[in-house]
Amino acid sequence: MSVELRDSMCFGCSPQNPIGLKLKFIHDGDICRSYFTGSREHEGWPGIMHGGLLTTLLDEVMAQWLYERDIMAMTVEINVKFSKPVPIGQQFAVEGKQESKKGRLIVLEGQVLLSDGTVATKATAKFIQVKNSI
Ligand SMILES: CCCCCCCCCCCCCCCC(=O)SCCNC(=O)CCNC(=O)[C@H](O)C(C)(C)COP(=O)(O)OP(=O)(O)OC[C@H]1O[C@@H](n2cnc3c(N)ncnc32)[C@H](O)[C@@H]1OP(=O)(O)O
Repeated sequence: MSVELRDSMCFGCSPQNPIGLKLKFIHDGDICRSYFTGSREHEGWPGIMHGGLLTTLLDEVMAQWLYERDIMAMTVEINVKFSKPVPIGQQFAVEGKQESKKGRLIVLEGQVLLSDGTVATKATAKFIQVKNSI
């Protein structure tokens, strides 16, 4: 399957996915960053961001770190540690950067930062490089 960027319906980043998160990214040196403010639709426990969605956000910034560098890679594993709740209605940052690369295996790390700088969530993910057409 060959996918053109303009046709992408990526749940995380496509501007044309009606139920997507429509994330935008800032590439700041070796970090890819996005900002997000959760609303009630993104809740797990009342008033708290759903952990699965935080995982999606982390996966997405790490994938975009790679995409920005023309590295086509798919997530094969992700480990997430939720240390502090992330409140609904307050903007937070999601960051990703490369940790290591060995052959086709690329390890990235990510974090969710609350507005006061507290690290609420940490992730490590493994990506495997694939051909440019998937
Ligand atoms: C042109 C396109 C425009 C698109 C425009 C859209 C724009 C926007 C893009 C962003 C979008 C992001 C979105 C979020 C990121 C997802 O959501 S990605 C989706 C979720 N992930 C998947 O679906 C991946 C499913 N997995 C697979 O399809 C296959 O495992 C893969 C990735 C194709 C790899 O399969 P394979 O090529 O057969 O590779 P395989 O031989 O199994 O493994 C290769 C090597 O990696 C090692 N390995 C594999 N797994 C592991 C592991 N977990 N740990 C350690 N080593 C491992 C193997 O041991 C092997 O090592 P060597 O033998 O080479 O030493």
